[in-house]
Amino acid sequence: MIRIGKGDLKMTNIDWKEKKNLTMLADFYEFTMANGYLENGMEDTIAYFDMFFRSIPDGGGFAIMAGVEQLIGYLKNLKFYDEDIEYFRSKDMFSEEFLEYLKNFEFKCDVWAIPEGTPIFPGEPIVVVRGPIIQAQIIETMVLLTINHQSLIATKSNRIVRAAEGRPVMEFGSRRAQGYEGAILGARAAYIGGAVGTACTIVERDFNIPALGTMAHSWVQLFPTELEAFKAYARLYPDNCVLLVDTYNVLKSGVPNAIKAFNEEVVPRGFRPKGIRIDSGDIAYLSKEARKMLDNAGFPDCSIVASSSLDEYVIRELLRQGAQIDSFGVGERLITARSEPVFGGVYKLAAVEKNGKIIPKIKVSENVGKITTPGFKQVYRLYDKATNKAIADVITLHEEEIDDTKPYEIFHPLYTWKRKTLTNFYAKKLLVQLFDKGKCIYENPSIHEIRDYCEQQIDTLWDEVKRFENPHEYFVDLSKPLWDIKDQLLKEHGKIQKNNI
Ligand SMILES: Nc1ncnc2c1ncn2[C@@H]1O[C@H](COP(=O)(O)OP(=O)(O)OP(=O)(O)O)[C@@H](O)[C@H]1O
Ligand SMILES: O=P(O)(O)OC[C@H]1O[C@H](OP(=O)(O)OP(=O)(O)O)[C@H](O)[C@@H]1O
Ligand SMILES: O=C(O)c1cccnc1
Repeated sequence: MIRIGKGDLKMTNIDWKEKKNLTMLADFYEFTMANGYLENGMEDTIAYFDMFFRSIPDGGGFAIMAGVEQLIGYLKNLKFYDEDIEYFRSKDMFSEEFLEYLKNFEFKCDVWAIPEGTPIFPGEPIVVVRGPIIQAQIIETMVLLTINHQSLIATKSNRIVRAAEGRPVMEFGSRRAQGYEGAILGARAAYIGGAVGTACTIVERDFNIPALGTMAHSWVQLFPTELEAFKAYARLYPDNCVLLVDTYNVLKSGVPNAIKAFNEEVVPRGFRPKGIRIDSGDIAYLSKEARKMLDNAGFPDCSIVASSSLDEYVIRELLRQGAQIDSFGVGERLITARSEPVFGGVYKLAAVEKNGKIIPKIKVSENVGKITTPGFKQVYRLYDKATNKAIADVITLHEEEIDDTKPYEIFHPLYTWKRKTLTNFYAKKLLVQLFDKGKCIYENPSIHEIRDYCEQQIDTLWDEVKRFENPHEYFVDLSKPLWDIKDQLLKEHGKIQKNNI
């Protein structure tokens, strides 16, 4: 694969992502409700919202948190402009008092989130917002949009990366992404999930994620012959030469011409050829034949890059067939998460404060999976001290401490007879505070730190959770105090949990 250019870029921080004001990117109902909260004298009511998701895309065993940096950028820039106020006024349905509130809007919420790159599981709060109801309400759409999109792509990217079994995966999808933020932030998320870089130039400029690439068919078509095209490219970039060999015929002309170009333009200049790219046909067969040809020509170190509508399933299948591929370029199926393009994160009210006291709130449903977990919460991940593997996540009340020096009993929140006492374990809080009364108190790690952290954290999951088929369902339990609150509220609403403790 090719690193474009040689410099180790410092981030130029053109920072469109930080400075952009997206305050009006909210569903209209957020504003009609916000106006109503004010009309009802509820503007000072403190509310608690949780973002959580219900199922893992592609039947996977875990997802990956991403998008926190962009969420922070959005929250830092919340502000209503005069045009926004005029727009609301023109709707003739918002009170002047509400418009005044928007004009003087100052973000006052506390926000917690699970850091980017962390494996996350259904049902646990991944973002928690506490603050005046109007504010906590109107940010719903962007909280969800930002985290849903990047978590979806980071999760998909990681599946593809794992299928590639250590071979580098390049993100090639900008041209088929859903819009420019889909491309740019999708590439960012793909990198968090383990892609080695992206074909997208702006992503290197703005995020310092390596821009990588080869050449297009147009280059080969533009020259009178394939050989001339290859030689011209090799002359220009002898140290970085990856040739696209499938424009006419991979084995009859593409690979032989690539070998000629390497011999005539790369080796004499004192370099080794980097690779060839195969972008169509039976990639397993073609790669095996190409490998033999390159080896016989004295280029065993010349890589074979494959692309063409790849995803984790095709990659796994290619490797099963013994394909001789050293790295993958993956576009449309990664950047659009084509096989399951929705990360169904939701934002639900979990509590309100009355006279300084937290009153937990629940949303009941006939569908057990849709019943929310009430209260102001924290999430702990419990790790086995002997193996450093993650055993379970436990959702607790926010102020609850898990004392990992003492035995701790975990139990299934529905099938409560399923229980286990942990002894040799340590506990880590997952939710970290991003904003304190509207002030950002969190420093974003660098994108490279996030990517490394992601890899490290995935290492703490058992292989059973990571397998593609019927992965083991990782435990997400409730602490006893939290379970009691949920049970109590369910009883009040005429529902009972499966088993009383
Ligand atoms: N050996 C293989 N086993 C399984 N899938 C493969 C194999 N080789 C290629 N594929 C996949 O099969 C699909 C073939 O797509 P398609 O029908 O567009 O063929 P193509 O050769 O890329 O065509 P085109 O010449 O039009 O680009 C792609 O998703 C590709 O990744
Ligand atoms: O298939 P994807 O996973 O989306 O990977 C990206 C695709 O984009 C390019 O094709 P395109 O036909 O757009 O341009 P090209 O002329 O460079 O091949 C490239 O050759 C890949 O086939
Ligand atoms: O550089 C490449 O090879 C590339 C870039 C975008 C899409 N497909 C391939």
